[in-house]
Amino acid sequence: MIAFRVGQGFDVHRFSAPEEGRRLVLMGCDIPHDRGLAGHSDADVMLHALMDALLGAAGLGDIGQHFPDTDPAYRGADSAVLLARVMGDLAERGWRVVNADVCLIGERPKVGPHRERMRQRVAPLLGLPEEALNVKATTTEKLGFTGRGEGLAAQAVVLLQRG
Ligand SMILES: Nc1ccn([C@@H]2O[C@H](COP(=O)(O)O)[C@@H](O)[C@H]2O)c(=O)n1
Ligand SMILES: C[C@@]1(CO)OP(=O)(O)OP(=O)(O)OC[C@H]1O
Repeated sequence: MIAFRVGQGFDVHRFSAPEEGRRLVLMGCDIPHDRGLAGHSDADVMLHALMDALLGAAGLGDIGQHFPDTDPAYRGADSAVLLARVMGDLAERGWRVVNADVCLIGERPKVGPHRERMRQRVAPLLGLPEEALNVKATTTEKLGFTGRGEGLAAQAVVLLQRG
């Protein structure tokens, strides 16, 4: 019998100070920017939202459960590697991804110039053709913490199929 499951994910990371010299990593891509996001891992807020959506659809909890931020093993972790592990967990249970839609929430950086590179980087990790992975962004019209440039948020929705 064919089964479908939908999942959603949401994550927030604050920007670190420029002098901390952190890279900005979004969808597994280095993005030129004057500051990076703070986090125990590489703080890839878009991949974190995507992983939470995948885990949610499969009924497998959330990334904090799978990759605790108290575990030194995940200090500076490459979120693309963590995503590959999540995909392995899903495959073991017979799930495949039908499509995914990831939204960055913030004023800067603009996603537009990096959208295709992000799709090319992440679609193969999901086992998807690029057209089945949508990458988008919105500002919050300068309102709130994202509007003040204090951090970035991301949302993701995925559909899984089994059978
Ligand atoms: N970080 C961002 C934010 C927005 N965009 C693009 O701009 C469009 C308009 O944004 P609004 O918040 O005014 O709706 C949006 O649809 C994106 O195409 C972006 O690339 N990066
Ligand atoms: C992947 C992890 C690993 O520490 O990354 P963090 O950088 O701590 O990011 P957060 O989204 O706060 O929590 C998820 C963690 O599991």
